[in-house]
Amino acid sequence: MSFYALIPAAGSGSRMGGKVAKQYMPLNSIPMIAHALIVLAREPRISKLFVVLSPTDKRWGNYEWAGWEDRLQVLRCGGATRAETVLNGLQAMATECAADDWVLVHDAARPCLPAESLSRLLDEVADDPVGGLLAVPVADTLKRAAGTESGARAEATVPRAGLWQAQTPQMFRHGTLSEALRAAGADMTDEASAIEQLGLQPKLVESDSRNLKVTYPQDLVLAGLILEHLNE
Ligand SMILES: Nc1ccn([C@@H]2O[C@H](COP(=O)(O)OP(=O)(O)OP(=O)(O)O)[C@@H](O)[C@H]2O)c(=O)n1
Ligand SMILES: C[C@](O)(CO)[C@H](O)COP(=O)(O)O
Repeated sequence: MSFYALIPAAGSGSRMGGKVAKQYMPLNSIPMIAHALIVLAREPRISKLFVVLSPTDKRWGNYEWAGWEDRLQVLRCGGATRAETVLNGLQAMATECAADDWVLVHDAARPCLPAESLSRLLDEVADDPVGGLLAVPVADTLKRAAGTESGARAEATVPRAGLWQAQTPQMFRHGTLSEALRAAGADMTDEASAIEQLGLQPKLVESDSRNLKVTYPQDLVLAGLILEHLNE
C-alpha cells in the first residue's frame, strides 16, 4: 500500500481577480503552488506527487523544477471543475496507482499546510476503512442570508454544533475515490462529499485555521504572514 498526493492546480482563480491564476501568484518569493508541493514532498510516506494542470497551462514552464523529477509528475488533464480535474488526475494516475493505494488530494490554493497536520492525517487515517480529511470545527456563529434589494440580511442562525469546515488534504483509496467521483458528477466541491454519497462517513481529523484556502486577495496577505512563522 502506497500514499500519493494529487494536487488539483487547473483553476483560473476568478475570485482572486488577478491576471495570473492564483496558484502561480508570488507568495514569499515563490509561486503559491510551490509551498504546498514542498510540504507534501517533505512527507517521507508520500511516494509521489501528481500535479494536475490545465491542458492550456503556460505558466508551469516558467519556473525551475530541477531536482523534482523523482518526486513529482505533471498531468495536463485539468477539467472545467475541480471535481473533473481530480477525476481526470485519478484516471491518469491509474497506470501507477493501485486501487487500494491512498491518494491525498490537496488544493494548490492551500499553501500553508502545517507539516504536523499532514502527519496527523496520515497517522489517523492510514488504517481507516473509509478515509478522511483535515477539517476545523466551526468557531463563528453562522447566519443564513436572505437576499433583499438592500443586500444580504440575516434570516436565521444555523446551529454550529457538529459543524466542521472541510479543508484538504482529503485522503481516500484510489479505487473508492474514482468510483465515488464518477457516480457523484462534476459539481462536487470536495472529495468527501462524493464519498458520503456512497453512504460512507469520512473521518474528520482536526486541523486549524492556518491551513486556509487562498480565495480572495486578502487571503494572500494572511497566507504570507502565516508562512513566515509556519514549521518554525
Ligand atoms: N477546474 C478546476 C477548478 C479548481 N481547481 C483547483 O482546485 C483548488 C481549489 O479551487 P478554488 O480555490 O476554487 O480555485 P479556483 O477555481 O482557481 O478559484 P475560483 O473558484 O475563484 O475561480 C485550486 O487549487 C484550483 O486550482 C482545479 O484544479 N480545476
Ligand atoms: C476542497 C475544499 O478546499 C474543501 O473546503 C473546497 O471545497 C474547495 O472549494 P473551491 O470552491 O473549489 O475552492
